[in-house]
Amino acid sequence: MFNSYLTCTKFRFFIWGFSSSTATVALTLVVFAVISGTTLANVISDASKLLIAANDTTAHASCATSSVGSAEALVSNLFAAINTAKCELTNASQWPADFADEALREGLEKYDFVIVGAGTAGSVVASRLTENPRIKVLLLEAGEDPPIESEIFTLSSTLHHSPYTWTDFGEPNPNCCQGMQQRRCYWPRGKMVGGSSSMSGSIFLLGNKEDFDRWRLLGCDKWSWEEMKFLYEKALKASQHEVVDKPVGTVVLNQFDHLEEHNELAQLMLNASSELGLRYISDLSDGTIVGYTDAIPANIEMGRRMSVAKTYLGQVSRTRPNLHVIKKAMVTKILFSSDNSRAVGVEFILRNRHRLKVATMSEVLLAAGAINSPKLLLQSGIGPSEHLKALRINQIADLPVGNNLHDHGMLPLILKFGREINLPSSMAEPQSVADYFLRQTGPLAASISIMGFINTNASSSSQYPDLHLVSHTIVPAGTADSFKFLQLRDEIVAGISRAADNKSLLQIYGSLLRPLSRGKVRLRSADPQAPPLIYNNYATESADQLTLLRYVRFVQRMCTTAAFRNYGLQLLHVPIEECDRLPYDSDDYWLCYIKYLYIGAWHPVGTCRMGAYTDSHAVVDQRLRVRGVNGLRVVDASIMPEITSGNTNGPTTLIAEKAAVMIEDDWKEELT
Ligand SMILES: Cc1cc2nc3c(=O)[nH]c(=O)nc-3n(C[C@H](O)[C@H](O)[C@H](O)COP(=O)(O)OP(=O)(O)OC[C@H]3O[C@@H](n4cnc5c(N)ncnc54)[C@H](O)[C@@H]3O)c2cc1C
Repeated sequence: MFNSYLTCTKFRFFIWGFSSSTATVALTLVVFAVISGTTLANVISDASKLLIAANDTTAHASCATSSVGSAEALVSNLFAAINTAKCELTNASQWPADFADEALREGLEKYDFVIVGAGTAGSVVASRLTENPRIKVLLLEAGEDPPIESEIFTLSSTLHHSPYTWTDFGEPNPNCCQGMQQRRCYWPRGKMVGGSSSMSGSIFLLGNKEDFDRWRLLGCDKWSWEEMKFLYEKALKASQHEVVDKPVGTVVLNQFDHLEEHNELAQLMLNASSELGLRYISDLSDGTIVGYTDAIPANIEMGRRMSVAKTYLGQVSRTRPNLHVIKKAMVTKILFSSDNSRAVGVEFILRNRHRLKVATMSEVLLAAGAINSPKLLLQSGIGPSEHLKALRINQIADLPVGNNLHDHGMLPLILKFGREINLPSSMAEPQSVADYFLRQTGPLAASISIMGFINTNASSSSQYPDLHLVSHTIVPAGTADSFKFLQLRDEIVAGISRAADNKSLLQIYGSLLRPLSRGKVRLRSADPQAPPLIYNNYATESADQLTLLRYVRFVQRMCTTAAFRNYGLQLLHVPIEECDRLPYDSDDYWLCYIKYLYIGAWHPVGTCRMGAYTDSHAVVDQRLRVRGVNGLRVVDASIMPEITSGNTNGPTTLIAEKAAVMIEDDWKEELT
């Protein structure tokens, strides 16, 4: 999920069909503004100025009447410097070389391990396994290297609905996403090296100590908090003690740069939360988090994304002859031995044209993410027998693949300002662009990220929060139309605009940290190219609805603090016809609101659930081996039995770290 400026306001940046049309350019600039929490009005005006200049052919004619050359040279140098810096950002050498041409020319040898998906998990596992030069790995990725908008992380929202995204929509469900276009939830994931972490908000959290205690109670006793913390420290340590002759994968963590202008909003939120008795969190990695903070660790360096794909994989792959990476390689099937007992390789389509097979001597490792890993298992005959039978897919194993789909989800609440607040300068200003490319500073390199972890259950003083408050971004007066980026239906956006009454708005999103509602992933058809069926059940369990109700009441309590009253902040009544038949502010009203506006947080997990041998809901065992077959593991976010308390990229990185250790351990004798 995007957070704050970027991460949490994600739903506002959808750019459908990012084209070069005038309207789209203007829209894009508006999106930049929303991402950064900057002044939409300023950006719209910047956008119109730029567009007028671009369309005005006389602009060039009215250039300086004469020059002896030095001024022209300076301007040309500036353009050249910016252009060089831009190219440097997308320098191919930061990503693995593509082995595809060689594979087509000479065919593929056998590998010890074939990994499907070069997202977060695939990058980490490939990197760790190939630290041992005797282990030969092939990494297959459906996408290509990330484009420049992924590098400039404040622009990554513009990757939505592009070829770099798997753009899937959930099946209609009358109980959720009713306020969205076509009444369907949106399920994007990254389709490029780095996977979803190449388009994410870059927030890197560990989760709560109790998350892993719960995993233990579910029979996963090898997955304790202590173990996760150990892996986390191992990952960080690598960066602090770089070994020059043997580079190691590592997690780069920095806080987002804040602009001076961000401080007023940060202070407002921190003051209000403090009035409600919430402490300031200075260390989000200590495993017990209740409170509010603007100190958020992210995979960022100097305004650039430093995904684990870049640091673990990109930085080492070109020095490792035992690691081959093939891009634009869409894996369509896992291949099994003649008695169906062992995975022996995979089939894939290269560059949409060439159908290839590759064999593995040890294992196939699935790291295609929580939607595509179960999809691939189902396509290959591992899944619920009735579903496979209906699609006439030869069954290899009857397992609950695709069940247990869950996500944090997000409920936007909109508040109206009684008076104006400071807004950061625009990303679209030429000065901002120059600052970013020449010095990696300014609005394009900075972002405000504020988050709160609260325990909405008043009867409990536990440090185990049940709600994550994210986003906290301002929608300046007159720009409520930008809520279209939430993919809300037109009449709802128009209603927000009317209710805003030309005042600036503050939006806050609440995410369930421990949702109980579960959906599932299934196949639409036996054709591997067909998009999956995603049955989302956001907040259909009444316990989830009650937590969200308590979140609404919490934000209402925030409105009573001196900090909020000072800005005249009040909840906006969003007109929704069905809900407005109920008394406003009653519990029933808010339950109706939840049905319309509780939407995805893009943190899918759980679809290849890990569990004990006795757990009939488990797809993989504690060593991540798919039950009932040999030579096959799932090593990504799908294995989480329950989602962790916070953004999921950090835990997925650590799952992959642990997977690599277990795989090496299991093959120690054969591979030494
Ligand atoms: C827009 C967005 C914002 C997010 N923001 C944050 C955030 O700020 N912080 C955070 O912690 N988490 C965030 N997340 C979630 C986080 O990115 C994921 O939890 C994490 O990336 C999951 O890692 P993974 O390896 O399981 O899957 P992914 O990273 O999605 O990787 C899967 C990879 O497999 C490839 N693949 C899929 N199918 C095939 C196939 N058949 N053949 C070959 N390759 C295939 C995909 O192209 C992709 O590269 C965000 C997610 C999204 C979508």
